[in-house]
Amino acid sequence: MPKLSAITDNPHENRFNEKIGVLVTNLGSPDAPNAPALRNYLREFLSDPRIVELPRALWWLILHGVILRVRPSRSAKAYASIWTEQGSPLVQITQDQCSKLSALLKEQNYDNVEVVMAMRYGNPSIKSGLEALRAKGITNIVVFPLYPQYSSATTGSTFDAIANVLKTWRWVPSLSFINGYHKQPSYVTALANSVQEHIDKHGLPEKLLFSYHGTPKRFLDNGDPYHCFCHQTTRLVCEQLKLDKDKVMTTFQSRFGREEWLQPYTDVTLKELASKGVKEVAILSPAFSADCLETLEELEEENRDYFMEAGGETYHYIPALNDRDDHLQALFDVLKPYLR
Ligand SMILES: C=CC1=C(C)c2cc3[nH]c(cc4nc(cc5[nH]c(cc1n2)c(C)c5CCC(=O)O)C(CCC(=O)O)=C4C)c(C)c3C=C
Ligand SMILES: [Fe+2]
Ligand SMILES: [Fe+2]
Repeated sequence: MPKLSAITDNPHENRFNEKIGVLVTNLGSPDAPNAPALRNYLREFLSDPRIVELPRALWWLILHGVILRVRPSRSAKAYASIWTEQGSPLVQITQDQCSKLSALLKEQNYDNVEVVMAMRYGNPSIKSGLEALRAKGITNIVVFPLYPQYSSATTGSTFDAIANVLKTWRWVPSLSFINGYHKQPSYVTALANSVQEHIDKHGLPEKLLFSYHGTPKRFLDNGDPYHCFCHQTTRLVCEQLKLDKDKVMTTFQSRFGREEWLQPYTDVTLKELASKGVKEVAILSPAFSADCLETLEELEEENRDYFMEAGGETYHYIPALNDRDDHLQALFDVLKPYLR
């Protein structure tokens, strides 16, 4: 039994209220784009058994003996190329989403709802987010991870982090957990709108790629629904836009390590398309509710170079839904049933 945290600051009658707390979460970023910050962040991230499922002792040796010696400085360079005055794009955009969601809730007369942001890894932590809600006397919490397509590595891991904090609380709150929303019609519409706006501006590309963050293929083989939910997302958007199947591909990016990941790989596909004479692609990444390292650096920069160097001529990245109004409407629609 973990040691239960004590609260002694004020009397119980003042701390109990009717409010609902929404803890909006995303993956998280390092505190700064430098090697020491990356070492801390990657240590936390890559020690998560939902992310790397190897036997713990073996993985500890690889992680501490090799990866945390080599990767932090490499990743720091990549983060430095996307860092802004406000810090990490992912954290800043998630904060903007929270502010807009909070305003939307007030506009719709949900005066009893408080929105707080937390990150699965790094800061602000899940622990600090839950404690902020507890400090407001909230005993009814909705956890809302901004991962549209469920995966054990992301949504499942967020659940673990919540449970790890709450198991140290004496007074455990009422809890709802939103485990995905890829079929939410207004989410599909927001994605379709973002693609349609691109088509209105630049015309229909020769190929439209839906590139999702990958996972080891083993996850799929062991029953993780993520791969299927990604394909379903592509299909729903294409049905809404009446896009010809031949125009569209679903691919997977951001491989890590040596084992096979979900295929087809985005980088390999882009090189193959260019070598087969495809000159123009547009690419979107619906698994990311906010632009982040994996879109701004990997898709906007690295994969663009692969395509162009292999003979491609036009490469467009369609931004994540970020704080678009239709995206906020979709998030509100997902949340609404939990606010009764
Ligand atoms: C090691 C295995 C990894 C798995 C499995 C994985 C799954 C996964 N990740 C996201 C979303 C994001 N990942 C991001 C960065 C990132 N991902 C991994 C590794 C795995 N991800 C690493 C090591 C990193 C850090 C960067 C690096 O060193 O390359 C990010 C970006 C965060 C940011 O700060 O911008 C996101 C978002 C999903 C959706 C997913 C499985 C479905
Ligand atoms: Fe990742
Ligand atoms: Fe990456």
